[in-house]
Amino acid sequence: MSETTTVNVGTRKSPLAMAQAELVVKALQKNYPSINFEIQGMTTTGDRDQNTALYNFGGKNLWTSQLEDRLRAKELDFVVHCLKDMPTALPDGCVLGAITQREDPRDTLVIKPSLVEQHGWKTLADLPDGSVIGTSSVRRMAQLRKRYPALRFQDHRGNIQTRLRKLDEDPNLTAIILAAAGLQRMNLDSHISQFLESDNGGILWAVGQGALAVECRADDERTLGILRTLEDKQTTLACLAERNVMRTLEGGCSVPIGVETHWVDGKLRLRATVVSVEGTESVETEKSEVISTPEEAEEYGKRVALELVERGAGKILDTINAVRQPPNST
Ligand SMILES: NCc1[nH]cc(CCC(=O)O)c1CC(=O)O
Repeated sequence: MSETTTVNVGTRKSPLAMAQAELVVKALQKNYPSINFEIQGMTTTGDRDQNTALYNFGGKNLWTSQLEDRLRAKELDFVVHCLKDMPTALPDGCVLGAITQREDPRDTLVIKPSLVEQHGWKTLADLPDGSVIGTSSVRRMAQLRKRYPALRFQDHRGNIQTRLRKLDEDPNLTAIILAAAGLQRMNLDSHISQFLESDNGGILWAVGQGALAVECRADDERTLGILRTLEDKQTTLACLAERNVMRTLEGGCSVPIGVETHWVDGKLRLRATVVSVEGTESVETEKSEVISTPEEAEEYGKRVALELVERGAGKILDTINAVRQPPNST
């Protein structure tokens, strides 16, 4: 019998996803030098379908469900995802085996290089009225519309490299919004013009943004044991709280919920906002509490969400959900 065990690692096939899987494998390889980790990249529906509106897919998660099918079929032992792309409810038999240490969770503004050169623009505030921002995220659009009603928006898809190329080539575009984490993991952070946050005229980030999640079968004790060595406690507690804000509001990845979490003096500060698609209505809240366990983190997220509801988030979300088409209805 062979001494080496092979562990099959699944991920999407985009350059970012492959780089992320390699980061996770590299960390595990240190702890488990005799295991042979084999990365298998897979093109998912989300990668293939760049045209259908992202929210028109109903129950099935575009980026994760095909990988989860292969996980449950035991063709894969674990799957590396961006936590941000994972639904708050995992399929039966699948669990989060670990959430690793978070990269910078903020969104960033990337201004077209030729415009930076020409005008010296660096921030959202520098952009003239009518500037066109490329993004397909309703969360980013809604928050930006609220703060900068004179900006305009254009649908913008593709992997990071494609998006940067389209920014260069499309004469209509002034700038795009990308997560800092993806750019940093690909060594493309030199493109960043401004890191966005609620305190600098920017926006709040997406639930789970910047963190990697490793998913495995709930009954696979061996893999769970291996993955436990990857876990970052502060990231995990912050992300569990963020995810329960989302879960309680029953928003998928396509609703305009923004969050920010920071550990300040031993407490977890959680800011959250819900903004209408047009940016005309919004509610927000902020709390700061000592959080020590996953249960406390989830309960905390739930309370923050209920406070948003008390302030009117339910009405904003109902309006958004009412105009959505069910899948395959057209
Ligand atoms: N939906 C695409 C996606 N999913 C996760 C990231 C960024 C990396 C991360 O959050 O870990 C991105 C790209 C982006 O939003 O710019």
